Amino acid sequence: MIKEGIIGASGYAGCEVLRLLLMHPAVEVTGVGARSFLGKKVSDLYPSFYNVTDLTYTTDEEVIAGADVVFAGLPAGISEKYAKACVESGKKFIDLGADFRLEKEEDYIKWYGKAYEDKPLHEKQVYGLPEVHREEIKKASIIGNPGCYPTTVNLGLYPLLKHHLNAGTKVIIDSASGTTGAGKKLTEDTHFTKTNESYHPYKAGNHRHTPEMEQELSHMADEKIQVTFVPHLLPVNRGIVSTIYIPVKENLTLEEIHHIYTDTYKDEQFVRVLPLGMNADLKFVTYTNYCNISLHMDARDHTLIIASTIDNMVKGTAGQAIQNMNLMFGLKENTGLNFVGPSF
Ligand SMILES: NC(=O)C1=CN([C@@H]2O[C@H](COP(=O)(O)OP(=O)(O)OC[C@H]3O[C@@H](n4cnc5c(N)ncnc54)[C@H](OP(=O)(O)O)[C@@H]3O)[C@@H](O)[C@H]2O)C=CC1
Ligand SMILES: CC(=O)N[C@@H](CCC(=O)OP(=O)(O)O)C(=O)O
Repeated sequence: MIKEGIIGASGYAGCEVLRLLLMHPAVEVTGVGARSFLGKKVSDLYPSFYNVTDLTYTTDEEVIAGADVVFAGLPAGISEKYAKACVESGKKFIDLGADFRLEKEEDYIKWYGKAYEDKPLHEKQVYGLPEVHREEIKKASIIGNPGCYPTTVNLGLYPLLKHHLNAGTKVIIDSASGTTGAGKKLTEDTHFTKTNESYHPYKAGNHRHTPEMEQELSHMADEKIQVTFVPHLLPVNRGIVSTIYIPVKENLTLEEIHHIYTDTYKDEQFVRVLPLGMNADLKFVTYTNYCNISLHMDARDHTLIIASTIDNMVKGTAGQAIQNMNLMFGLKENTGLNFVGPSF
C-alpha cells in the first residue's frame, strides 16, 4: 500500500482528497495535517467521516515523515518548504495550490506578489494535467496540480489548438463556479444571502488563473494565446461551467471539429466530448472526475463555442491530484476514480 499524507487537510481541497483516498484500493492514508485543529479527529470537523476513519490532525511535519506522497491543500505562497522536505527525503509532492504551476517566475511575482524562494526546486515541477502532460507526470517528483478554472479551459481548447484550427490568438472565456471553489473560510462574497438566488462576475479580466491558462494554451498552439477571462460565482456548492469563444478557420464545419475532438480524446476516460446537439451540464459531472465538453458554432462568423464542465473539487482538484498520483506510482490511471455521479 502506498502511504499517503495530506497537509492542509482541514480545508475543502484536502478533505476531498481524503474522501477519495479512503475509497482507493492501493493506498493507505497515514496522516492528515492541519494548523488550527491539532489533536482533533477529522470526524469532529467533518461528521461524514464518523465511523469511517479515526484519523486525527497532526502537524504537517509529522504527516510528511510518515508518507510516500504528500498532497498539499495550502494557500498559495507557502508550499515550497514542504515540497523541499519531500524531495530531499525521496517523497513525491502534489501541490493543489498554485505554487508550482507557473513556469515563469515573473508571472508568479506579478499574480501572487512574491518571488520563488527556492528557484532550483521549480525546475522539478510538472504541470499536472494528465491528458496533456502524461509522460512527464509519470517521472515527476513535484506536481503543480492545475487550477479548477484552467482545467476546464485547457481541456476545452486542447484539440483545437493542438491541430491549429484557430483563426486568431484571442480567446474569450466566461466561467461560473460553485462556492466550494473559494474554500471553507467565510467571506462576504460567499455568504449565503449574497450568493443565494444571485449570480455575479468577479475579478473580471484580472483573475490569477489567467497566466496559467495563457501558459498552457500557448504551448498547445505553438504561438502566444491571449485570454480574456471572466469568472462568476454560481449559487451551487460544486461545479464549474466554462463557456469559451474562439474564431476558427473558415473552411471548417462544426461536424469536422467535433470529429477532431472525439478523435483527440478517444483514449481518455475522463474527458467526454458530448454528441452534437447536447449541452454540457453541471449535473452530469458533479461528484465525478469527468470533464464534459459540448461544441457549438455561430456559423455567421465561424466562432466556435465550447462549453466545458467539471466538478471543481474532483477533476478540478482532488480527483485530478489522485489521477496524477496513480501515474507517478505506476498504477492504472483510473484507480479509485472509476465512478459516475448522481444523475438527477
Ligand atoms: N476549493 C477548490 O475548488 C480548489 C482549491 N484549490 C487550492 O487548494 C488550496 C486549498 O484550498 P481550499 O481547501 O479550498 O482552502 P481552505 O481555506 O478550505 O483550506 C486551507 C487549508 O490550509 C491550511 N492553512 C491555512 N493557512 C496556513 C498556513 N499559513 N500554514 C499552514 N497551513 C495553513 C488550513 O488549515 P487550518 O484550517 O487548520 O487553519 C486549511 O487546512 C488553495 O491553494 C486553493 O487555491 C485548487 C483548486 C480548486
Ligand atoms: C469561487 C472561487 O472563489 N473560486 C476560486 C478558485 C481559485 C482556486 O481555487 O484557485 P487556486 O487553486 O489557483 O488557488 C477563485 O476564484 O479564487
